Amino acid sequence: MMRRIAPAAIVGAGALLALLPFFKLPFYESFLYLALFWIVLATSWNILSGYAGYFSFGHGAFFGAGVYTTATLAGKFNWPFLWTLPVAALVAAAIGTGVGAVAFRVRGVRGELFALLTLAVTFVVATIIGNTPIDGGPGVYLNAVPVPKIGPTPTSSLFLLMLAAAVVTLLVSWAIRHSRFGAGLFAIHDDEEAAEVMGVPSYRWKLAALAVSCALAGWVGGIHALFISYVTTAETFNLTVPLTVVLMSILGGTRHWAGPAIGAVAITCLLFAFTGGEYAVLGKGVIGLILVVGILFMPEGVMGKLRRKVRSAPLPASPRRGEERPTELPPPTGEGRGGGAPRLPLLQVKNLSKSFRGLKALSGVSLDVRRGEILGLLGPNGSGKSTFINVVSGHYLPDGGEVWLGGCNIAGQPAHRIARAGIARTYQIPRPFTQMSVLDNVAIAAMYAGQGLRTMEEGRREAMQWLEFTQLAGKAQVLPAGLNLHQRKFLELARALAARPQLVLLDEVLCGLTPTEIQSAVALIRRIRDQGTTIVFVEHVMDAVMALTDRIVVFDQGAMLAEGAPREVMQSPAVMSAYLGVSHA
Ligand SMILES: Nc1ncnc2c1ncn2[C@@H]1O[C@H](COP(=O)(O)OP(=O)(O)OP(=O)(O)O)[C@@H](O)[C@H]1O
Repeated sequence: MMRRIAPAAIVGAGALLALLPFFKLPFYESFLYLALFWIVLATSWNILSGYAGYFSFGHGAFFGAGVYTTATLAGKFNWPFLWTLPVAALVAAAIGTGVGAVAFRVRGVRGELFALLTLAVTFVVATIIGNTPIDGGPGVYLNAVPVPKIGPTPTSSLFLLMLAAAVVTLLVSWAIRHSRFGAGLFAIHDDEEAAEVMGVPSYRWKLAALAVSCALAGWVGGIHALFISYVTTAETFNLTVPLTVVLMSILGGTRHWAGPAIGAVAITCLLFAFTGGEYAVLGKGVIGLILVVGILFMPEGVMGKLRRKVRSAPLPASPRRGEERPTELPPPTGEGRGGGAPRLPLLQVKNLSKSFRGLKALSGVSLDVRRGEILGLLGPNGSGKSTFINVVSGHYLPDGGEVWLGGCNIAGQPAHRIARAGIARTYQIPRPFTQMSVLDNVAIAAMYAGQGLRTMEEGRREAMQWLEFTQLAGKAQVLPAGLNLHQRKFLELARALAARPQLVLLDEVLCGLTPTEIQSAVALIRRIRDQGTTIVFVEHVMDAVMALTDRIVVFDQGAMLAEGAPREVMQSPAVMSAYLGVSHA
C-alpha cells in the first residue's frame, strides 16, 4: 500500500511546496532551495552507489559538468537558460558513461578502487575546465543571464525549478527501487557474480544506473549555476559535494529511495541550526558528533532502521504456516523424463580447457549431457569438477573448446546470456543475496533468467511457487542469514529452478548436510528431474550418487577418466585407483 501511495505523496508534497511563492517568504524559498538541492544530489548519487553498491566520489565531477555546461552555454553563448539544462544533463551523463564504460569492464575496480577512480575523475575534469577557455581560471559570471519567469521573483523561479528537479529525481529513484532494473542493481550490490549467473546483465545495468545518476546531477548543476551566478572550479569541484552526499545517503539509508532525501533534510537543518552566528565552528563539531552517534546506532540509516521494524508486508499467494507442502509445478523448459524417449544430447562439450597460471584445471574435456538425465560428475578433490561448472555457466572464460546448447556455442559468453539460454547452477558454498529476502533472492532468477517476467510482482509470484516446491515458503520474508545450511542449499535450488532452466548444474548440494537432510535433498532432486530438468550432479556422497544418477563421468587431474553406468564405472580399476590412490596395474 505504502508503495502505491509513495509517488502520489511525492507529487502531492511537491504541489504543496509549489504554493510557497504565493506567500512571499523569500527566506524559506532559499532555505528550501538548498534542502531540495541536496535531496537531488544525494538521491541521484544513491541510484548507482546505494542501490548497486558502487561508491562514487565523483559526483562532484558530474554535478560540476552540469554547472559548467550551463555557465558556458548561457553565460558565454547566450543560450536561453532553460535550453541549457537538458544539455547539462546529457554532458554529465556522457562523462559518467565514458568513465563507467572503462571502469566497469575491469573486474577488480570496486569498493575503494572505484571510489578513488571517480575521485580522480573529479580532479581531471576540474583541471581541464580550469586550464581551458571553458573557465580559464577567473571563473564564469552569469549575472547577465535572465532567470526565466516561472515564479513571481527570480528566487522563487529558481526554487520552483529545483522543486521540479527534486520531484522528478525522487520519482525516478522510487520507480527504479521498485522495478526489475532496481532489483538487478540490488543483486549486483550483494553479489555481482551470482547476479550475473542469475541472468542480470551487470555491465549494462551499472552503466544505465550511472547515466541516470549523472544526468540528474548534471541537471541540478545547471540550475545551481544560475542560483550562485558566479562559478569557479575551486568552489564547484571541491570535496564538499561528494562527501556531503555520501554522508546524507548513509544517514538516511542507502537501500531505500527516501533515505538520501531524509538524510539531506536532516543535515541541511542541522547545518542551519548549528553553524550560524559566532559559534559556527563549535556548531560543526556538534553536527559531527550527532552524525557519528546516528550512524553508530543506525548503520543501515534511518530508513533501514524503520524498515526492520515494519518488515511484514503481505506476500502474494503466501501459504499459511503449517500448509507448506511440495507443489507440483509444470515442467520447466525441459521435456520431462519422457518414459523411454530417446535421450538426445542437450549439452555437448568439446575439448574444453581451462588453466590457472599454468595449472591445467581442465584439459581437453569432451562430454555430452543427455536430455532428461541426471549425470553424476565425480572425481577426487581438485580434479576440475567445479571448474567445469564454472566454465560452462560462464563464471570463468574457457581457454579453448566449445560448449553447445541447442545449436549455439555458448563457450565464452557472458554468464547472464548463458543463464538466459537455459543453464542454471548452484554454488558449493551458497551465495545468496544477503540483504534481500529469501523471496526476492528467488524472484531475481525468475525475472532475469526465467521467462523474462517484467515486474517485481510477477517475479515474486513465480518465486513463491518455487519456495513452496523447496519447502521454504515459510521463510519467504526472512533474510538468508536466518536460514540454516540445509535451507540455504535449498534456496540455491529454488533460485536455480526459478530460472526454469533446461539444465541445472548442482555443485555439491549435499555437502555438509545431515543424513536426514541428505534424504530430503535427494527426494527433491528426483522431483526436479521428474519435472523435466536435466541435471549435472557434482557430488562426493556416493550413496546419493548411486541412488540418483543415470550415468556418471569421472574426472582426474582435469581430464575425463571414465564414463558410463554408475556401478560399472565405480568398479573400474582406473577409477578406484584415482580415488583410493592404489595401483590398478
Ligand atoms: N580460481 C582459481 N584460481 C586458481 N586455481 C584454481 C581456481 N579454481 C580452481 N583452481 C584449481 O584448479 C584445480 C581444480 O579445482 P576444482 O575446484 O575445479 O576441483 P574440484 O574437482 O571441484 O575439487 P573439489 O572436489 O575439492 O571441489 C585445483 O587444483 C584448484 O586448486
